[in-house]
Amino acid sequence: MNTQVKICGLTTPEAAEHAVALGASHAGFIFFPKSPRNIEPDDSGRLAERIRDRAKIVAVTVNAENDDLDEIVSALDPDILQLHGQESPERVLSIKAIYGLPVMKALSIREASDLDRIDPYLGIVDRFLFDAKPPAGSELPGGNGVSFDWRLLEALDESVDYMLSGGLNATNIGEALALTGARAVDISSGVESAPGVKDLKLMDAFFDAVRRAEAERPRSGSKT
Ligand SMILES: O=C(O)c1ccccc1NCC(=O)[C@H](O)[C@H](O)COP(=O)(O)O
Repeated sequence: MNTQVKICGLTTPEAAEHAVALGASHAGFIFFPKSPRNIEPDDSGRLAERIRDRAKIVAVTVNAENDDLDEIVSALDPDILQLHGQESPERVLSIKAIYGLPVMKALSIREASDLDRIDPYLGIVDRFLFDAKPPAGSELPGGNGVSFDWRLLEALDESVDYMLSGGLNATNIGEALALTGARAVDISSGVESAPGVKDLKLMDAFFDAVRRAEAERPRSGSKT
């Protein structure tokens, strides 16, 4: 499989093992108490041990303070920090200096002007994650199962490395890949039977759909 797939919001050994067996490149753990996918740092560390070296371990945090990041990094030992709040470029630089880890910065997209927010982070973040803006009333910055208009990414400079995220599922991933040419995708609620409950059959269907899309539109290879 050429496309990198991050399965986000893992909380059980069954789901984590199944994700890597299917070929997930990244496994995401959510540290946000209001999320149905929230996991305690010590639990995340035990879970990650089962899949470490088979997938990159991603810690997802939202405007976290250093005390919380210290605890998460020490318990999980992540390969990547995903910053899913309003972390400024200066804050990203500080986090990178403290922890020495690659940072994936989430930016929420709804309209063309949202892509202007990329520029201040260029050369600072290692990768972007483009997610949809949360619907009105949602308390979650991510994991809302809503998509943005993928055609907005037509204006993106090819050198920008990103993961496509937001409302992806087995039904729409073919179109999403065809429109964007994304080399990396992220999914959470599209492989859940209820909020926070990963469904192994939905995971199977998602990976099948990615593989089908690749077979229909072969690509020359992955950039990262
Ligand atoms: O998933 C959450 O509950 C969550 C909570 C707080 C911050 C980020 C969160 N998720 C981050 C992700 O990377 C999700 O996979 C991404 O938002 C896509 O979710 P979905 O639209 O459900 O596929």
